[in-house]
Amino acid sequence: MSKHYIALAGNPNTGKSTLFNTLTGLRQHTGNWTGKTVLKAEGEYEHNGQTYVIVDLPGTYSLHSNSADEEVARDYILFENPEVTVVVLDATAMERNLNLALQVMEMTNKVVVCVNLMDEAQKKGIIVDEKKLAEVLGVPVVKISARNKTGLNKLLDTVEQMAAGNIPTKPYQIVYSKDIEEKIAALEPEVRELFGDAYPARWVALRLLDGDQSFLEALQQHHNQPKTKEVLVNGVSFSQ
Ligand SMILES: Nc1nc2c(ncn2[C@@H]2O[C@H](COP(=O)(O)OP(=O)(O)OP(=O)(O)O)[C@@H](O)[C@H]2O)c(=O)[nH]1
Ligand SMILES: [Mg+2]
Repeated sequence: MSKHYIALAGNPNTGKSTLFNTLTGLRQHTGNWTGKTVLKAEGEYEHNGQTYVIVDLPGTYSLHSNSADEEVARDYILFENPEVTVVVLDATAMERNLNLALQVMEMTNKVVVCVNLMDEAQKKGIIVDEKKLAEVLGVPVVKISARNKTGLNKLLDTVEQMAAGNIPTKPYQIVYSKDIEEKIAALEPEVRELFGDAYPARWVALRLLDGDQSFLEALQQHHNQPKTKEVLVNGVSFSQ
């Protein structure tokens, strides 16, 4: 039976590794990401008779090119295309944490938002309305406490259903200023023509507008098919 590939993303200190360790136990191994001195933890768990390979991505505040950690997390979501990306949030710092969730939701529609540290939130009198949040975000939201092992079954059921393609999502998309939206609208078709559906066109267009050179290099490297035709997008050449 084939395995399912799942990624754990989130800000630092949101309990990703606690969740990862709880799910995988001893079925995990660590090493470095290729070409980086960033720790890679990968493991497996079973749920309802299926095997899931889960990757504990480095904790980051964004997915641009500010650090090796961010590049690793970004490249995994973009190039390895996991069947589900679980974004782990700290229930006691939702506003800050949602920022990364929105960034992931610009890159993929296969997102489950996992609100962790619910035990801590309860102590502080913080209430998280997961139904409302799921409605607004357009992706499933599951509340857990990784430390107390509550909500895990619901999380794994949701991951299972999403991997099976049974949960249609409509991730909330940030709308930028008119200026930027016009530029995105001009670039997006070119990106789509060049890459098809291989990468999220709107997100790539945004990176091109950012002038994110490090990302463009990663994209060029990843997209290393035999060069038959050179195409210029925003001054950067790609083979087609
Ligand atoms: N109260 C409470 N604490 C938790 C929970 N989950 C994790 N923690 C604690 O939060 C701290 C950070 O947990 P980690 O699992 O290391 O967080 P992380 O997201 O892997 O952090 P980075 O690897 O730095 O990104 C640890 O002290 C955990 O014990 C939870 O559900 N409730
Ligand atoms: Mg960790």
